[in-house]
Order: sequence, then C-alpha cells, then structure tokens
Amino acid sequence: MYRAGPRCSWPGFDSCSRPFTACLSRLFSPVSYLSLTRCRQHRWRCAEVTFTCSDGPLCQHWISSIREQLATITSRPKHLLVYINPYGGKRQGKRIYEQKVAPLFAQAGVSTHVIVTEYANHARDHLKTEAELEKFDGVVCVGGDGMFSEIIHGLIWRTQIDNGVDPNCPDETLSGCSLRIGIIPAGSTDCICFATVGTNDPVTSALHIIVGDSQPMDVCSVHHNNTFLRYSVSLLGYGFYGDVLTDSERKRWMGPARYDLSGLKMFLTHHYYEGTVSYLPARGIIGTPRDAARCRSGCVVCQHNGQLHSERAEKSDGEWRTIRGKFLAINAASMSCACPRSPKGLSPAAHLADGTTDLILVRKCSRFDFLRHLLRHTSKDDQFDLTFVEVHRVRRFRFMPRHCQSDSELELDLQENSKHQIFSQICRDHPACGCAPAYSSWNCDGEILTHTAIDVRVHCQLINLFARGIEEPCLSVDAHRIFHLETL
Ligand SMILES: CCCCCCCCCCCCC/C=C/[C@@H](O)[C@H](COP(=O)(O)O)NC(=O)CCCCC
Ligand SMILES: Nc1ncnc2c1ncn2[C@@H]1O[C@H](COP(=O)(O)OP(=O)(O)O)[C@@H](O)[C@H]1O
Ligand SMILES: [Ca+2]
Repeated sequence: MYRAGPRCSWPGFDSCSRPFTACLSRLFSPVSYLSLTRCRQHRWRCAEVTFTCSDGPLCQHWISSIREQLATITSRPKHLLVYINPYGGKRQGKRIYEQKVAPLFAQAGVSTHVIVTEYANHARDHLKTEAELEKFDGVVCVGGDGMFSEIIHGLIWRTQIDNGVDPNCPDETLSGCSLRIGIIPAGSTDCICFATVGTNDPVTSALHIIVGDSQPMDVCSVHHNNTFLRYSVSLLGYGFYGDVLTDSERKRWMGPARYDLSGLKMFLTHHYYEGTVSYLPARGIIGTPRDAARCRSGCVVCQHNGQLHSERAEKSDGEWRTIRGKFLAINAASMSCACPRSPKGLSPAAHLADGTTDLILVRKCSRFDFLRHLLRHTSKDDQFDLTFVEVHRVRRFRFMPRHCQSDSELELDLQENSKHQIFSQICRDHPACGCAPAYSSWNCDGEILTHTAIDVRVHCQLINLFARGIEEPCLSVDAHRIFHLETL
C-alpha cells in the first residue's frame, strides 16, 4: 500500500485526502483501482486509487464508464506465455516471478502459461516448434540477457520459417515478429532490460507489460560463410568482452560476481587481436555515436531513421571501408548497453531502433590507456575521446581474424590498403605496451559464438518489447494508466 497514492477528484466522487487504508472505514461505496506512480530512478510502483461516492447509481455509472474505457485499450496483453530460467543470475528467477510479478498479472486480469525451463535452449526450442503462439499476446522472459537471447532466437526463427524467409541467407530481409516480449530481470547483467526501461526492477517491468507498452528494437543477424550463427540486440564483443565471457563461464557458480573477477583477470592479461574489420557506414541518418543526446522514450532519431530505413532500405549507404590492425577490443553496440556496471553504457548515444550499430575499435595500447578507456564506461567522461579508440555508426560489418585469412586474402588486403590509404590504417606497434597476440571469441549478448570470422547486418526494428524506452524524469500521473477494477 502506498501512502502517497493519487487522490480522486472526479465529478460525483468525494475527494479522498487521506491514505487509502485510513479512508476505507468511512466510505459508503468505495471502488478501488490499481494505478501507476513513478518513483525514483525510473521505477514504477502500483498504487490504489479509491473512488468514493454516496450515490449508488452514479457510482455504477462511473464503474461501467471506466470499464468501457479500459476495454478500448487493445494494446494491453490478456494472455502471456512466460518462460522462467531458474538458474539465471542469483537463481532467484522463480521466486521473483512468483512473489513480485504473478500477483500483479493476476490483479490486472492477465492470464499466463508459465514454463520453468529445464535445460539450456528449452525456451528457444519450444518457441521454434511447439508453442501455440496464436493463443498469446506476448512472451515474457524471466532471466538475464542470455535467456532473452533464447526467446528472440525462438521467435525470430519461427517467424522466418512461417513466412518462407531463409534465415541462413545474410541478404534476406527478415520478417518482423508480431508478438511483443517482456523482460523480468533475473540475470547477471540484465543490460537489455536496463537499457530499455532504465532500471532492473521486476515490478517496474511487470507494470510496463501490463499497460501494454511497446518499444521497437533493432536486431543484428550474425552469419559465417552464408550460415546463420546468432542474433544479437546488445553487445557483440571480440577481444576483451569475448574473453571476459569465456573466462566467466567457468566461474558461473559465483553468480554475477564472476564478471568482475574475469574482467580484472582479462584486463591484467592484456591480449591483443589482429584482424580486418570492414564496415558499411550508415548514411542519410540523423545522429552520430558522439552525440550528447540520448535515445529516450519516443525517440525522434529512431522514428526518423526507422522511416528512412523502410523507405530507402540500404540503397543510400556508402561504400565499404576496411581497417586492418591490432585491437584490444572490437565491440558493436546496437543499443547503449547501459547496465548497473556501466550506467551510460558502452555507446551512450546508440539508439534502440534506428537500424544501426556502433562499431567501436579499441586499438592496441598500454594497460594504463586501456584502463582509462574502461573507467570512462563508469564515469561521465567520453570513452571515445582517446587517440586509440574510434567509433563508427554502421549498418553492416565483417570481421576476419588474421589467423583465418589466406595468403591471397592477406595479399589482397595489402593491395586494397594502398588503393584506399585514406580509409585504411595499420596499427603501429607499441613495443612498450606489453600486449601478447592471441585468439579470442565473440561475446554475442552473453553467449559465445562458435566462429570468429563473421558478417553482421542490422535489421531495423525487427522485434518489439513491452517497454517504452527510458523516460525523462517527469512527475505526472496519467489517468489512463489505471489498469484494473479490483474491488467494488
Ligand atoms: C576496471 C574497470 C572496468 C569497468 C568496466 C565496466 C564496463 C561494463 C560494460 C558492460 C557492458 C555490458 C554489455 C552487456 C553484456 C551482456 O549481454 C552479457 C550477458 O549478460 P547476462 O546474460 O545477463 O549475464 N554480459 C557480459 O558480457 C558481462 C560483461 C561484464 C564486463 C566486466
Ligand atoms: N533450465 C536451465 N538450465 C540451465 N541453463 C539454462 C536453463 N534455462 C536457460 N538456461 C541458459 O542459462 C544461460 C544464462 O541465462 P541468463 O538467464 O541469461 O542468466 P545470466 O544472466 O546469469 O547469464 C543462458 O545461456 C540460457 O540459455
Ligand atoms: Ca541501434
């Protein structure tokens, strides 16, 4: 119960100026609804709004009017398919759902079919082949980014097969998924929830689902030699973040703290990776990775670029550019990747639904310089304002590690470099930096990719979440957020 809940001042109803619990005893015809209030740091809470009226027929009139209004809101889900990963994060997924989320769904009149997963990829495979999707208005994922990844793999794959699209072909235009996805954070990083809602709070996420919010989101497809590997919505990271993930998987028993230990270990290890990155810069769009503006609820950049993308596809994009060099990290952030560890994220100005990804290249540098870059993920300083870091907003990119390149490809690269000197740079050696050359793997939204040579393409607004993007702080309480008649 929230003492500071909204008060009723509608015509015909007595205004209630005391907390709900105090008012109940003196009321003649109390009618309680659940409504939303915004709290600090993007959290939402549920409050009771009690309408009181001494006139019975007028009360009934108001009740039916409110019911009619609620019935016209078609965006709110009535039937949800819920998948819970009981082993994600601190292994609290089941408890979080049962104690914090299920009671709210019940109060809001949302029916659910709950599946507690029994093994990795259970949710993905169920969605791919078995789930009767036509019975549901949305899918809810209780877990971390890895679990969310399972859900999108199941849904996107199923949608392509149903629409006759070949997921193995990197040039195919993918069909958008019609079912929205809700995320109840119960994982280790929960970056996708944090970057789309602004907080990792199960109650807030449940309320965004109940009110039927909608947030489109870009998805990257990752292929190797015309074979589909995975989809990604947040971070694709080779080098540092790939190694952190690989190392952390062996420490899963530690829970979320495994990332801190592996992060420290990989920072001290200080490996570098050699390869060729080619990318297709996004042209004609508004916004750059160095903007001060952020992707927020109702983002005009996403609306503009999304529209542009659907009208002109990739025709207006420029030519491929190639960079060969030695890198500590190659990261592609399709969204900010904000999370509690890095509140502004890996690419603070990245957009959720603009059809692009920010390709961040961190060249071989000293430990001290790399630490400066990493620390800027946690402060207000610009992590790109360093000579050894560059960032490009792209629609597509490819990576080929040096050890995978054939002699003829290496020769071709050298020729290309001499032709396009202006775009191609070869990293200079830094004998003092103490790096050792090594092989890495790709961290794809928290899953390790089986191949290192990849072709990545952004699919603009392929999926929709039950979210609205991060809101600017605002104190208003909207009446339309009343969501269910609880008692008469
Ligand atoms: C020495 C100071 C270092 C400070 C560095 C802080 C930078 C943190 C950036 C985190 C970006 C996270 C991007 C999201 C990745 C997740 O998808 C992935 C899987 O999440 P989950 O399934 O919920 O576990 N998480 C990671 O790869 C962890 C990266 C942590 C790196 C320290
Ligand atoms: N029942 C299960 N048993 C084991 N692994 C599972 C199960 N359900 C899902 N997984 C896998 O657990 C991994 C981590 O899940 P996630 O919810 O993202 O937690 P975390 O954030 O801690 O990594 C994912 O790769 C997912 O496929
Ligand atoms: Ca994007």
